Amino acid sequence: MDCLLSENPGSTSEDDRGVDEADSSELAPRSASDAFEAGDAERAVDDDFAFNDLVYVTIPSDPPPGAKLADDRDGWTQCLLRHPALATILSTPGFPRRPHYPPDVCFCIGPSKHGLGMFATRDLSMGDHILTERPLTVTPTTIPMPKFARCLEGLTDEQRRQAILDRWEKAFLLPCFNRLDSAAQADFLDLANSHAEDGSGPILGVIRTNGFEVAGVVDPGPDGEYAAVCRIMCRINHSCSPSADRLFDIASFSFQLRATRDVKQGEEIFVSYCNVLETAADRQEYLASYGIKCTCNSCLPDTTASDQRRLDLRRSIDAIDNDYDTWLADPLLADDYTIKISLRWISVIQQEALEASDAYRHHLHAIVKAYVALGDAENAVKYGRLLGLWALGQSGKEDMLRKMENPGYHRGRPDWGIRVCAEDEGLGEI
Ligand SMILES: C[S@@+](CC[C@H](N)C(=O)[O-])C[C@H]1O[C@@H](n2cnc3c(N)ncnc32)[C@H](O)[C@@H]1O
Repeated sequence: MDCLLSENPGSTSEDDRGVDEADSSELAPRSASDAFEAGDAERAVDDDFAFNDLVYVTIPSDPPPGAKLADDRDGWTQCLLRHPALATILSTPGFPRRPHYPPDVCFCIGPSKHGLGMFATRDLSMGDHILTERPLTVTPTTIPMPKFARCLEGLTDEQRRQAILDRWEKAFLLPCFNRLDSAAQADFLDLANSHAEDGSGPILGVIRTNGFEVAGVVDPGPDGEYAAVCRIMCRINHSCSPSADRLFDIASFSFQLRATRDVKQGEEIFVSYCNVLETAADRQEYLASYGIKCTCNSCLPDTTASDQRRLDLRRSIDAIDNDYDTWLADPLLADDYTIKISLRWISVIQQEALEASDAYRHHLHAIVKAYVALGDAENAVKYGRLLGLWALGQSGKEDMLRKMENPGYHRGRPDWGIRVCAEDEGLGEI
């Protein structure tokens, strides 16, 4: 999914620089399993915690004694966090806010081509709010244990990898998992696990299969990201032409799922676990680490045409500003010069079902900007509305949509009518 757990031995050895030799010789194991059995290893856990500044915390707050997660609509999340991420959460304006829920239940979870999946139970429109959910757990995506890494000198790469995975599972993830009540633990372990055979423990396996990025909750440095596991949202399968997107709101500590294009009743709802504008081969390479061999339309051979469209789409974004400036500077170019270019790209986006991608936003914006320059409020509102719905799907906020639906907003922009003015001065008739 969005985030991939990596043991990151590079960063552990780099972090080791501050560890004195006595630590490493005391803790040096004779085999991988020794690392867990030796009493010294227990002390290393404390050292690791101190060094890495990791804390177990329930967000937004500890539930009352005996409270069951399943009985509470808002729920709470068991987190393993470093202090910078925790500080970000606690200082977010509005935190802790109640999650904002959709008006109705418009999906069900059921059998799909890829195990379980999510299906629309009514027609959905772009921007529709499908689900809000607080995660069961939030944990770091990389394994930070510099002192422990010192214990592993002399082991083979495979032994070292296995020792690190075991240690992360038992000493770090298990205490977080144990803070869930028994029904929530069962729900967690019931999620898909495509890492059951690769040495990951059961908790790590579920996180690696299901964990997705918690936008905005991050520590400084390259390995500062976190992975969230949700009971329902993790049932959504991947497509390279997705129909929904997740967004994370720190203040309510919840994910929202929104439709990124229209979806028919009964259709499966997909999100993308990878960058959809990459080529099929690059996407497949990325998805392989999640045990996925994608068979969506754009991944089925021959992928040449789809790859080329996606590559051209990426490039088209870079050309937008230049095309606009050229058009403004050249009154001989047709009024709809940039509009036609972006409409062509939008038909490519629709052909590839990439409405969730950034390319859609860029081209909708280019069209609105051109209509504003032409002083055409009706069309600025028409395409602005789509742009507002796109933003709603990505942010859960309606402010952009409200602005774009208001002709007065477009008329009040400094670039309103600037292309018309050029024509009024006679330049358009040259
Ligand atoms: C987050 S889970 C999605 C829900 C899962 N299908 C279930 O039954 O719980 C991710 C797993 O679903 C499967 N999966 C998701 N999307 C897929 C796809 N496009 N093609 C093949 N398998 C997919 C893979 O087994 C993957 O490891």
